[in-house]
Amino acid sequence: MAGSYPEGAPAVLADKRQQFGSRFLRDPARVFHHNAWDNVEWSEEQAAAAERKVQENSIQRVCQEKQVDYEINAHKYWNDFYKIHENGFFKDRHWLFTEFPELAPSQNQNHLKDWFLENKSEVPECRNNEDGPGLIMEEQHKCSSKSLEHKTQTLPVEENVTQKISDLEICADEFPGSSATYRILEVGCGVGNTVFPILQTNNDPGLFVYCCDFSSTAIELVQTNSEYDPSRCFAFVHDLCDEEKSYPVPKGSLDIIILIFVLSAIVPDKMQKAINRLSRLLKPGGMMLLRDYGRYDMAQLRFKKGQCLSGNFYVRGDGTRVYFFTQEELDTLFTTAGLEKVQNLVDRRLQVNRGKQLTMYRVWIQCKYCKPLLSSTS
Ligand SMILES: C[S@@+](CC[C@H](N)C(=O)[O-])C[C@H]1O[C@@H](n2cnc3c(N)ncnc32)[C@H](O)[C@@H]1O
Repeated sequence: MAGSYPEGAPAVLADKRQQFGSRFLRDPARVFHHNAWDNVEWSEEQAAAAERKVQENSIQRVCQEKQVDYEINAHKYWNDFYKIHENGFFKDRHWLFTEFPELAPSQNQNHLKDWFLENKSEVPECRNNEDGPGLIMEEQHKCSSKSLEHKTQTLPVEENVTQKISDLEICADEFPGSSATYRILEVGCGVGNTVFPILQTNNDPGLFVYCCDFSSTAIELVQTNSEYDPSRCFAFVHDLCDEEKSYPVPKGSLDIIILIFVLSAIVPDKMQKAINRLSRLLKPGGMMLLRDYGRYDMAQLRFKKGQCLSGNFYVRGDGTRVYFFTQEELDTLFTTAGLEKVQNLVDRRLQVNRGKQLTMYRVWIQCKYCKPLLSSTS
């Protein structure tokens, strides 16, 4: 199972994935022969140097007044970001379906294979850069300035009955996509670079996709996109840290929740509650999928003194913030929310700018956590 690979191991070898996980740098002299290398091993010296860099850039913290401003006005900073970049910033990511086949489970595998073959010719090898907001994000927005192994838990009878009654009440309500049979929610969807590929690729007539972001500018861009189809999709403004506001779907109604480079954008002390609330929305057997920044990613090492908010949490020049996770931290967040690990891997990639002869070490973490079939936290 992919999830049981230790940190740094070539997890992708266990997958069918070929596009991104198969180019290994065995001869350092060939580093500039390709745009990217997979599963790069870090030497002890490299890891120690990264740690030193982080210590240096974390010494001086942003003052309290500014920290409060970044928190209160977080959505405004992202609105400004999207006003400048509209939908030209984060690229569409069709790699999603090799990494997260759960997003289109009923797709005929051959159809997907054909799809990738067709699209491969259009996509040069630098497509690897799309694995994260990546190259551009790491420049701190300079341009602007498996099969699941479900475990059954037994609930006390009384709790079980109460749960069933509340489920019935919820089911009675009409909500967008209430008649759907497969529901996906993307949180922090930005301008829809994940949502639109899902709608294009997953032709299941029972599919309904929800997507939210606290940037009203981003949501407007989703809603006005010519591919936005309200009969298959519902985009709404929502702050995942807002404890007062509920999501427009009942508890236990979602099959998949996907978080792509969004958890890292929120203040660390609000992460657990945000994940707990999302976890309640999952059906038993439902999955939470995440891809986000890993500790010592190049983007973290590039921060200058004075941009650190708290440990491993930074503010970019445009006021947007970013946290760099370890696998263990993410495991704690998800398991505390009552979910079980299916996958938690680190993707270390060496990206190369051949023109400028630059090497960039990227670190991303990818997780899949599943809600047990009977959960005491639902
Ligand atoms: C790095 S971008 C990623 C966007 C999108 N997931 C993608 O991969 O293209 C982070 C996104 O998270 C959104 N975001 C940040 N904090 C949020 C919050 N508290 N609630 C909802 N969305 C948030 C931002 O507006 C932004 O669209």
